[in-house]
Amino acid sequence: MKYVSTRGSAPVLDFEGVLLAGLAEDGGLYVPQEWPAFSAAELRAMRGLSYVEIAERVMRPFLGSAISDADFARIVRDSYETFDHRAVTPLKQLDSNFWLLELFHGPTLAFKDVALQLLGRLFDHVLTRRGERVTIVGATSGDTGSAAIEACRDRAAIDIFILHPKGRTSEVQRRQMTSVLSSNVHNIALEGTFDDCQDQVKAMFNDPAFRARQNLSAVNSINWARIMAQIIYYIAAGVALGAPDRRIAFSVPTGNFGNVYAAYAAKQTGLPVEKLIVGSNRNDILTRFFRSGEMKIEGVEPSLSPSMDIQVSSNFERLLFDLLDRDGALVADTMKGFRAAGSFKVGDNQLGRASALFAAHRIDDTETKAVIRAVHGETGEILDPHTAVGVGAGRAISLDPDIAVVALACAHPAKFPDAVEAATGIRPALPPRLADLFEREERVAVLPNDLATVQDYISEKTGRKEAV
Ligand SMILES: Cc1ncc(COP(=O)(O)O)c(C=O)c1O
Ligand SMILES: N[C@@H](CCOP(=O)(O)O)C(=O)O
Repeated sequence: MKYVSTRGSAPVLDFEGVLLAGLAEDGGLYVPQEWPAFSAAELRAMRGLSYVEIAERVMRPFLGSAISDADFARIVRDSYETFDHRAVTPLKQLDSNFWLLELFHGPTLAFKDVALQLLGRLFDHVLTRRGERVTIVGATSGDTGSAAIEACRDRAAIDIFILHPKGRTSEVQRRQMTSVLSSNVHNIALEGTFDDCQDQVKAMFNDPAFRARQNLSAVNSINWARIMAQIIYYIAAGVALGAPDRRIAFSVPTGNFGNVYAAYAAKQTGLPVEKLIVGSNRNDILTRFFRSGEMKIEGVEPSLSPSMDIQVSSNFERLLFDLLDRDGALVADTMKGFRAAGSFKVGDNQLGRASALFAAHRIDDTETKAVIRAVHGETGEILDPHTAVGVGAGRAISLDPDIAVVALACAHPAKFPDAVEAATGIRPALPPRLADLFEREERVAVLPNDLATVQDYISEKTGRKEAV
């Protein structure tokens, strides 16, 4: 399996190369040169298999010869043993043909664990064999950070630096990151937004000298391995509900577009998907795009679903690459224009193709609380505010009644107790292993939104400084 950059001018790499590279050298994102394909018979044969068995089968073609079957089987098994639920990502029925796919049973209570538990082990395996050490830099609006830290803490071959927007995550999210005191873990509270954090991370990758000196790697969904691991739960849920012999749609609360892009990737590998519903909060750049064809940045506003307070959705570039018929130079031009002008527009042809698969809907904070309240009243289930955006969008988009709609439950409600309490009057409790979270010591560096300052901080901590 070979991977190409969405901007067309970075080296073509194998799986190990894209795992370690993160962002491509031309600023693009890696995608498979060709999609592996699962036939209807192969999908049917996955029914009844465990999550781990499906994960091994689906990811195998993406790996090429990078990792032996036996090593990969062990890595996958160990990754999902850390989950509290035997099914790893269980389905729960909310209504006659409406389902919740619970993705929050991992160590840090959000869907990020599904990919990052695997990624941490893949890094460890590959780096140990190569005798290398990497510096991971990541941006988080709240959930990627703690999942990445949990996956990488105390690993000898990794230093990890996570940038979060100061004061813009929930307190539980912040403490889950800053209370990890392992010597290889470094939390940075950036004075800015998540988009600023993500810009800093990309700028570090786009600085060749810094990138080489630190041996940078990524844990955000710019890293192809993140997307690969997220494809599994779409296929597992699809076949459990009867795919390919049943019509399925997914409703995905969306920020950086990684999760819904993984659903798109699952479709490219053969899973029949009728519709992908993109749920936005008040930061609705994606909903506006799918209605008009114009991607236009407006100021980001804090919302009840802070992990989705994002304007520039990294993974949209992967979809754009396909919409522009995999013309890397055109993607590079479009992204350059987007950075300079804050907007770009696709033609009717591209919008038509995108709209054939994607629908989008915005749910504001008042609606988010109404969805949490309504679902609790109807079913007794307590949704977190991000999940509520997905459920609300899934209910708002009208589809044929025989299509099973699966809404992704991306976080445990206890990560956002204030929003849940405001909606239901109930303050959800953290699981016992996190019960003392509010008593734990925190360690975090507050830094201005300035690239040189952030780079100096990282160089100081890793000891990999510029030669003078
Ligand atoms: C709980 C939760 N829901 C939804 C999202 C949005 O997912 P994505 O960024 O993959 O679009 C995030 C952040 O990634 C999140 O943490
Ligand atoms: N919502 C995310 C933002 C980063 O997304 P990623 O999927 O690219 O890691 C978060 O919780 O940090």
